[in-house]
Amino acid sequence: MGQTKLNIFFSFLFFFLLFPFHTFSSLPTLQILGLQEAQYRVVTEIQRQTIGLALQGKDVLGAAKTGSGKTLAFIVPALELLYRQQWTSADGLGVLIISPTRELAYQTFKVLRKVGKNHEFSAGLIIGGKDLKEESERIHHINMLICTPGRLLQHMDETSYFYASDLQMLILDEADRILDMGFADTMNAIIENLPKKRQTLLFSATQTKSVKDLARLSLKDPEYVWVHEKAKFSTPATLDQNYVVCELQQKVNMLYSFLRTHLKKKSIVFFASCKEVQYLFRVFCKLQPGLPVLALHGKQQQMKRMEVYTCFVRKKAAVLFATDIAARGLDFPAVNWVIQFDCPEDANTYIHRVGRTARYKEGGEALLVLLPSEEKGMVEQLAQRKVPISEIKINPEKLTDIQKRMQAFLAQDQELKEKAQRCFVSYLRSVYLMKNKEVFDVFKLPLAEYALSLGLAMAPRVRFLQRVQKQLYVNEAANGTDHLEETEQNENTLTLVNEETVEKCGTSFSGETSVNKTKEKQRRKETEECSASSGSAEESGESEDESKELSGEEEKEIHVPNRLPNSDSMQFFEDDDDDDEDDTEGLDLLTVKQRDVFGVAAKDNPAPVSLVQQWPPVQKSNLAQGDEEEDASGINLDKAKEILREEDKFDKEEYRKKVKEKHRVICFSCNSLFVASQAEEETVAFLAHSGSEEEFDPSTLPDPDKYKDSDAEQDSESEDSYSELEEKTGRKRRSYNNSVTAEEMPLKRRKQFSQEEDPCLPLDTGLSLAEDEELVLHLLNSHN
Ligand SMILES: Nc1ncnc2c1ncn2[C@@H]1O[C@H](COP(=O)(O)OP(=O)(O)OP(=O)(O)O)[C@@H](O)[C@H]1O
Repeated sequence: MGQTKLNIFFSFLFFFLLFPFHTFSSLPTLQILGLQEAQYRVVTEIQRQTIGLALQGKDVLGAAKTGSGKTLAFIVPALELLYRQQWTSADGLGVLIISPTRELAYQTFKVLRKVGKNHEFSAGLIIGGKDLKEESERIHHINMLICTPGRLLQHMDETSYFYASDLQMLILDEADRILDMGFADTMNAIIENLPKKRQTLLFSATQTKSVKDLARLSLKDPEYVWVHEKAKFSTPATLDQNYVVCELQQKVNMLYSFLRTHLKKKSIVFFASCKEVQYLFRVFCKLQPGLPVLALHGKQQQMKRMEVYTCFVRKKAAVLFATDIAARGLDFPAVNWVIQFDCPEDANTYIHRVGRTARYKEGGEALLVLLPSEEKGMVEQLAQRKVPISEIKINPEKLTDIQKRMQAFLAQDQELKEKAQRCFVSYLRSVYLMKNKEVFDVFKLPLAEYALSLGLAMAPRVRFLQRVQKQLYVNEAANGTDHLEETEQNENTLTLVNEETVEKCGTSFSGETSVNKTKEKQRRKETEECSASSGSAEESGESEDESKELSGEEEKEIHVPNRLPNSDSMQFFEDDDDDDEDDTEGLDLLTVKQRDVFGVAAKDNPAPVSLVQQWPPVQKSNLAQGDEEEDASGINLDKAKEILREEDKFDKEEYRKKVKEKHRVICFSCNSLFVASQAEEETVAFLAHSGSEEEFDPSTLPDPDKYKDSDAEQDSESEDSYSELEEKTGRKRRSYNNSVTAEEMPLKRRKQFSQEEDPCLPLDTGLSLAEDEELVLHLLNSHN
């Protein structure tokens, strides 16, 4: 055996010294087959420059633009290394790949299974969530492990069987992101546990100082391969990049108008916070823009995230609303547009976000939406990072105003209104937390107008901002500076609403006045698909902490006198029928763009002001509060009655929520069993036995954190019907084909169900008899 290994090693050495690495067909191994079947033939530049070096046993720090093929640049040498050493399962862990996010780890696992299908090694995906003990029992069989840092360190600390002492190769993918996410200490601890004599490869599209520090720590005499170091631009040449300057209160209209004119495209829209994604996803589903809408964010259960991920991969035309969890490394095929609805934290984040399009020789377009206050700082940063971006203007005539429709939705749906309020607060918080204060200034934001643009009649009070302002005020008073006046003014923008500006905002755009029925029907059909595909997750309520946060942040709303345009004002605006369906209509936007005649500015687009209705209907707390605030003497009987009526409504709502909560608890007990059984599923694959890609069910990926504390997802699950639950369970069962313990799992699950769900046991709901009856009726209805 030793002699064979030596022979293989020398033949490789000879081969790579003689031939530079240009095509995969020069690989003298089984890998060629896997690569060819996966349609990989010609190497990319980063692959050409790094695979040869890695095969010579060198440490490599590789950087190249997004979508340039870095994944294969480390998977190919990893497989080759184990192959030429004739690695077997008895040899234990040979290759360790660390990824910053679960999605990216899963994606890498998929590529490994595809390319390495002719090899005999076992590969494992460890991204947290499973029972540590069970994982521990399997982990020592794994030859190639793909993992996220936290869980890996836990195994290193707690799993006695886990040996990394023979590790041959360590790979750090998106190394800067690993560090950005606060894993620096974890990484140091992991590296300390690894043998010194090993090969290390480190890859990222952006190089930061911290990556260089990590490289100094973990790499030995590395070869630096920075493929595009001298390139004129740091983003792909096939990517067309533009930005628009847009007032905060017009951004939602702009997004809707954009989607309506790009119905046949696949787009990703990046937002600053989960709650923005949650709210706008729900609203856009209701608005039925005419293409499927999906949402991906960190508050979803891992299973849901994977479902959405797979669904978006398969879609030809769709829009994905996402947070930055989708910004790194994810390889969605054929994405036409990346829209950055909220300004990215910095140029690096910008580069990774736009990198979701224009991948591997494909074209793509990117649109960055900037507030006037963000423009200067961000554009300068991008120029410094060699990002070629130009300004375009929005054509106000092509904008559709959806504010009234959103207001109507919120008037009918209290839950949606709460989501809107959370969206409002969380956006402000995200801006406040941004480090670069030259770009992000929360005190410059037009809060009342922004609230209106989300469909809210009142700007929720944002306590953290008020605290900050107070603090500023105190500090400045102490310093005796002249800024008191300014601060006072700012405070006014936070707490009071300038009627004039609201007027302007409320009448800047009109709603659609008529909608062609056939087109509307078509739109509905297409959007229904979106609800079916991702609605279940999003239909969920918020997690407890969110609700608390809301009550904390928004216990009091500021009344915003809303003014809506009268019908006269509507004629100034375009009926969105005109640009329905036909994607070529989008050209109008594009040609307009080329002619540089976009341009949205409320100031430039005055509309007649007319107050036609008060919206939305009064709310319990506001009336009562308003009453308190007015500090009027005597009792206003009419008002008191009104308040009582509202309170009654409120109490009913509370009761409904209580029943719903009980329902959720019961369903959750079923779901946790289901989820727990999912968590037991195998994420280990013997590469040689890997079937088609489809055989691996992404929904098997566990997520312990979420099902411990995410009410949102529990809710979403609770809305699934029982039959759907069964169907899912069946689906999982089929997916055991690849797993090591294929037979065990269903048995285990059945056992759990039978133990924990004895239908004969009375269920103590903690409610009164009447409440119980109502609950049963509710359950029966939802079951039907
Ligand atoms: N040699 C090749 N031939 C054909 N396609 C390739 C080749 N290498 C990579 N690709 C394809 O290019 C796309 C981008 O590859 P990959 O995801 O590895 O890029 P990346 O550089 O890691 O991007 P990011 O920086 O965004 O993570 C993938 O769809 C992949 O299948």
